[in-house]
Order: sequence, then C-alpha cells, then structure tokens
Amino acid sequence: MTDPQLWHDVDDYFTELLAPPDAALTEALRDSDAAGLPQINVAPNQGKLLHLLASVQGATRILEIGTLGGYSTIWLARALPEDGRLITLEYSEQHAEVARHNLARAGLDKITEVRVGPALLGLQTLADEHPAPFDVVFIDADKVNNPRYVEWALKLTRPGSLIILDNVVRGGAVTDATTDDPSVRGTREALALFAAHPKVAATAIQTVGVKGYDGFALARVLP
Ligand SMILES: C[S@@+](CC[C@H](N)C(=O)[O-])C[C@H]1O[C@@H](n2cnc3c(N)ncnc32)[C@H](O)[C@@H]1O
Ligand SMILES: [Mg+2]
Repeated sequence: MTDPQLWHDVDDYFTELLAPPDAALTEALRDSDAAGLPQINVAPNQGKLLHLLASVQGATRILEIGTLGGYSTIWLARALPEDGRLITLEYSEQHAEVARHNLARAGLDKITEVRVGPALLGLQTLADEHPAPFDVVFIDADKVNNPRYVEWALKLTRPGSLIILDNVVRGGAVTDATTDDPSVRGTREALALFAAHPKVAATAIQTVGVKGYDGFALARVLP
C-alpha cells in the first residue's frame, strides 16, 4: 500500500466528495500556475482541514506565515466572520500580488492582508503594533526559520490558540538527528520547542496523498 498513484486516487476521491473546488479556489490555482508559482500549496483536503480547525477554534484572527498564491489563505479566511482578520506574510512581491488578486476574487480582500517581506521582519513589525492575539497561526514558509516562527507564534497567541506547522516529515529525514539539511534542522528544532514548552500540547501526523509523503504538527497553547 505504498503506491503514490493509489494515494492520489484516494485523495481525489476524498476531495471530490468532501472538499470540492469552487471557482475561486480553482482560479486561484490556475492563476498561480500561470504566473509560474511552484505547486507547493496545501492539498485541497488539507486546505479543508485548515478551514475546519479554524472554524472549530471559532477563530476571529488568523496569522499565516508563507502565502504563496493565497490558496491556503482562502481556506483559512473562509472560516472567519465578516469582521474577522487574517494577516499573511510573504517574502516574494510576485507571490503576494498573485495572492492579493486571488483573495479579491474570492471576496476575501476586506478581511485579509498580505504583507510583503522577510517574515522575521514582518513578525517584528506586527509585534510592534501590539496586535490582539491570534487564534490560529499557520506556519508554512522557509523551514530553516521554523524555530523562530514558532517562537513568534507563541508570543502572538493566547491560551487556547492553535499553531499548525506544515511539512514536518521532510521525506522521512525528520528522524535524522545528525542531518546538515537546514530545513530538517529547523523543523526538528521547532518540534523540540513544542515538546519542551510547559504551556504547549502538540502532536505531529504523517500524511500521504496528492502531495506525496508529507505531514504537519498541531500545537495548542495551554491555559
Ligand atoms: C509552501 S509556500 C506557502 C504555501 C501556502 N501556504 C499554501 O499552502 O497555499 C511557502 C511560501 O513562503 C515564502 N517564503 C519563503 N521564505 C520566506 C520568508 N523568509 N519570509 C516570508 N515568506 C517566505 C515563499 O516565497 C513561498 O511563497
Ligand atoms: Mg506547506
């Protein structure tokens, strides 16, 4: 049962049944492709999972680190009420431009804000604004900085908030304590921060599907 075609077929079945694309999602991916963005967005059924998690949280404020074309942003922002707020941080001006267009077409431009620049700077700027705590943080940018992103996420949240760290499996290399791969090291350090933090409960899940072998970690800030 390790046939990637089978993973693909099962994901397609789940997605068509439970997370079917609408025009805004389809066009967001189409325009991201047309602009030459890499196809490293979440799978549709993971997008739906993000949406459900934010809904279960009753989230009114969401922070995303790593926007790409705004595909995961659309799924997350759709969980927000009309007066909700999602801030997403993106290094590339080109990616941000595509994302803004996709978010506007999805009718989400009033509640979402794409901020351009290195996320570590964006997070400092955000903190300087003394924002209300975020209910959900989705970390999905350069994996080398995962520990710093987790530290910021912990500062910018409240007891009860949820932090989701994407792509933690690294093709299985996450188990390699001696690795020189900066993305694997960053991911391991971020997971270790979750593990060591007295006010965090976390787990990590491996997945297979249209995006191959992957996984994510989920952490809740404890009261
Ligand atoms: C995996 S993609 C995000 C995918 C998106 N969350 C989705 O699922 O649709 C990672 C994004 O992070 C951006 N990125 C990489 N390094 C960054 C940094 N230092 N600061 C902010 N964004 C960064 C990349 O340009 C890319 O658009
Ligand atoms: Mg990802």
